Amino acid sequence: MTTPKYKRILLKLSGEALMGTDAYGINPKVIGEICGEIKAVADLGVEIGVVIGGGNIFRGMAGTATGMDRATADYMGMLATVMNAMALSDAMRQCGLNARVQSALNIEQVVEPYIRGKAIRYLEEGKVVIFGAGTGNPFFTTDTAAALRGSEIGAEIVLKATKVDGIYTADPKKDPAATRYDKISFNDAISQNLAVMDATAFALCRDQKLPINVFSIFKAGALKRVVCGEDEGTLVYC
Ligand SMILES: Nc1ncnc2c1ncn2[C@@H]1O[C@H](COP(=O)(O)OP(=O)(O)OP(=O)(O)O)[C@@H](O)[C@H]1O
Ligand SMILES: O=c1ccn([C@@H]2O[C@H](COP(=O)(O)O)[C@@H](O)[C@H]2O)c(=O)[nH]1
Repeated sequence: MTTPKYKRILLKLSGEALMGTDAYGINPKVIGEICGEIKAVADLGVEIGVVIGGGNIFRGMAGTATGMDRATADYMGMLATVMNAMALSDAMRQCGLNARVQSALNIEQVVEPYIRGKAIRYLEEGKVVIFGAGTGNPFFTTDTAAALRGSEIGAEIVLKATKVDGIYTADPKKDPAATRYDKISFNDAISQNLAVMDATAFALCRDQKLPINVFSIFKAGALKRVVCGEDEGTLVYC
């Protein structure tokens, strides 16, 4: 039997990854496959909190490009993450996982509000908890929400599941000569402005001594390999 290295994790799922090859929104096949990857880890007895992004639906910075007020655009971005959280929860139900959505913004007819103690109880009961609406504050990102919720629930690691297979010397989508780090310290990631994750998220995890592993959500079995302590993606350490 495979032994997990971590008892409790915070998984940051890319919103954009949910699009698959579509131009926008949520691709049902892709979200189903992602749930399969998560179930493989839940079946090991690992407690899983999830923060989901919103880039497949709305990004605050894109709104401001058209002249929209930044805070208004950011609230729209947070609402987009709630839609993704609801879609993910339903896809989890369809693959046999028991999930709960908690939102940092109060929309109680739709999803539960974020209550830390209740989230921890759900985790102890073996339920996956999906944290929607990011931090609940404009001018932040869901990466920072992952660092925050990961710290709050006592996760042992933040796993950033994204479209690239780790952290590179430069954005690999723009610079084909970029090379991947197996591991990198928080201080180096911050000082080199590596834009795979925002500096606020890196700094919070560093201060809380909460490691991060960045890996590709499109690589089959990668999530399970990271959880089992195998060499996958890039580890960010103190
Ligand atoms: N040094 C780097 N190493 C790896 N990726 C990088 C780097 N610099 C920039 N990137 C880009 O960062 C992206 C991941 O971060 P981004 O915030 O865009 O996505 P996400 O958090 O996965 O998605 P979403 O915001 O939709 O939830 C990668 O797809 C990659 O193109
Ligand atoms: O704490 C938060 C989290 C997110 N936002 C806004 O939502 C979008 C989508 O989140 P991504 O992390 O980019 O996927 C983000 O661009 C912000 O506009 C926020 O304001 N506060």
